Amino acid sequence: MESAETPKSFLKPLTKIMKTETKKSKFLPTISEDKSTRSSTSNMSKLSTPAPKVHVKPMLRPRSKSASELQLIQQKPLTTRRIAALKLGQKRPALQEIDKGNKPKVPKVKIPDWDYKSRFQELQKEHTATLEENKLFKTQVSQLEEEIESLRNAKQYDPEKIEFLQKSEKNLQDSFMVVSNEKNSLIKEFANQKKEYQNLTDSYDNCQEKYNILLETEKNLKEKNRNLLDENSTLKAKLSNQESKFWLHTSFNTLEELTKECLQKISNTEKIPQEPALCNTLLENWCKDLENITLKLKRDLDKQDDPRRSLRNTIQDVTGNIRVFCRIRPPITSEENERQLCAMSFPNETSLEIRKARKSVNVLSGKLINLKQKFTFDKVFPPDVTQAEVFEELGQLVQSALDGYHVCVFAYGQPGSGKTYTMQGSSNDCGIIPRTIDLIFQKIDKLSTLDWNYSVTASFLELYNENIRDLLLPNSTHNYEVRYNEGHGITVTNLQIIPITSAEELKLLMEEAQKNRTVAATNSNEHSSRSHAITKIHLEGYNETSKVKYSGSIHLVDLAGSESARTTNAERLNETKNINTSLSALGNVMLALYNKHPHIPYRNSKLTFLLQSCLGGNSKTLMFVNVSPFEECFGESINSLRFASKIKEIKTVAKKNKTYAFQCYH
Ligand SMILES: Nc1ncnc2c1ncn2[C@@H]1O[C@H](COP(=O)(O)OP(=O)(O)OP(=O)(O)O)[C@@H](O)[C@H]1O
Repeated sequence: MESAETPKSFLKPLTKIMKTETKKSKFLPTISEDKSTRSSTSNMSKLSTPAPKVHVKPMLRPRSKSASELQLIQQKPLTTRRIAALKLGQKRPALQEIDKGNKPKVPKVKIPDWDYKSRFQELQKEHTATLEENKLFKTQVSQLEEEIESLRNAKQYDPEKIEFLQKSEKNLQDSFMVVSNEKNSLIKEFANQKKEYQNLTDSYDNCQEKYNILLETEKNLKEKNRNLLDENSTLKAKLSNQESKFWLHTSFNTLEELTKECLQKISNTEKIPQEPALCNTLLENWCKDLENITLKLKRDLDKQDDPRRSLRNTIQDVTGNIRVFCRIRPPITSEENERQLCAMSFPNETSLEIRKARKSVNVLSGKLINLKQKFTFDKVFPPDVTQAEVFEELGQLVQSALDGYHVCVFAYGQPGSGKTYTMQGSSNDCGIIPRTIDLIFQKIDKLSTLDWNYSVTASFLELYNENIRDLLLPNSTHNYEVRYNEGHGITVTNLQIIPITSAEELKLLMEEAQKNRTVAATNSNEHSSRSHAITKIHLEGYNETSKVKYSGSIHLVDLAGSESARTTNAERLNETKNINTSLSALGNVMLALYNKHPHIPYRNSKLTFLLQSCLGGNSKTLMFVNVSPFEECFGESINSLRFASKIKEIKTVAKKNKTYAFQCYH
């Protein structure tokens, strides 16, 4: 009988589960305590055993109600929300509570005992209802099983999770402690830093104050230096005045003595013996006396000469062995109306203020700007200064070369800024090189009266695309290499060194060399020099009386114009690159001298290698920075002026190349 067995097999595991799960979880629904369920269970056990008398009537009603209750619950799906609610301990509604108060009141129909048919039908109905009820129970039980399973899972997961969370909490607490300790130490450190910052700010303010005082002192010292330089020039003028007076005084004394002697001799004329032989002897003695007097005078002058020379060179050492002169060229007639000029002013003879004529717009602020920039040099020559005025300042350097120093004069600037004009000059107004040649020979002439004998040699070369050319042998195929020879300094292999005896001879050679120089038209100059031209005049002096020997030289350098590669036309690009490379090497040498670097990179280019002996160290250098007056050259002009300003700061102390052939001054 399947209908009688089904509730039994179904109820057994259900009761078992309900017993265990009730113990396990307080969240479980109270189904095990459900009276109706209990009654139905007992009902079913009753149904499974055949009984002659079955009193099902009082039990049938609640059973059918319990089934409908369960149906109602069954209709509600077991959602995660419900599971969550169960987990939170919310009581699941008890089955008997659902329709509390709504129980339909079925009227009781009494079946007489003898009506077996009706009673059987009633029992059948009851059985069908029980089957129905079983089905519902089964479904609910599977749901409850699911529920229990999920709760069991939740139970299994929770302790681990809680343990994990507890551990995490512990870790977090530890980290929190570490962080709060760190925070405390950071707060302390911050307070210390703040104090330190305050101290630093205070000392910065002090330094700033001191710096301002130093600036003021520097300004005053510069002013004093300028005044001293002026005083120095006045003293120099006085010195040369005194020198001439000394000469005059000496000559006057000698003449006075001679006159006295002559007068004495004239008054003694009667005593002059009549015999020619005796007369000759007397005259010879007179001549000897005169010669002795002259010798004595020369020695006196020589004694004065050496301190005078060293005094002159000391004055130059004090004013700096690298000096920078700035020269602004005027616009030539053809340029006057075509090219806009920069605004320049010359507050004094050592400074220049320059700005653009037109205001320009600052890209960042959008404001119109036109700041004037001020530069200070050893001398500034405005456009109207003549070649003669420029050369006046060079006389001392020529004297230094004759006194055994290496002297270098070079002109630096962009193409068309007036370098060649300054160095060579024009046919009707000659520049530094021809004037130097004239002065050298004038001085040699003067010095010969003091027994100085000078030998002069000259060489002319150009450095074009890093290759050396002899400007007196332009078509030569010789290989010209720069060498350093101990005792001779820097030399160039195969270069012609011409002995010179007169200024005219040297000037002719200079003109020839100038003709052979590589020139080309550039954007800035129609006859632009595309090479560095170096004229070297070597001077060897020897004093017969003192046996002193001096060996000096003058390098006169007309540099190729520095030009930005952007503004150069394509065919001249390689030339421009080489020019710029050697000029930047020159800049680096000057910078290394400026920074007193232990290694001066003379060998980085042929130009600096060639000029090694006259840049820094044992030399006196004069740099001309030539500046174009035009607005379109403003950027390049500022670059040149900045470069020259740096060079102005370099201070070196030169040594003269003096040797004694014999012991002098007996
Ligand atoms: N002080 C000056 N007075 C009159 N004219 C000058 C002066 N300086 C330069 N000039 C003229 O300006 C022009 C350019 O000068 P110069 O050739 O000397 O420039 P540069 O710097 O040697 O150029 P590059 O580097 O291209 O050889 C020439 O015509 C020159 O005569």
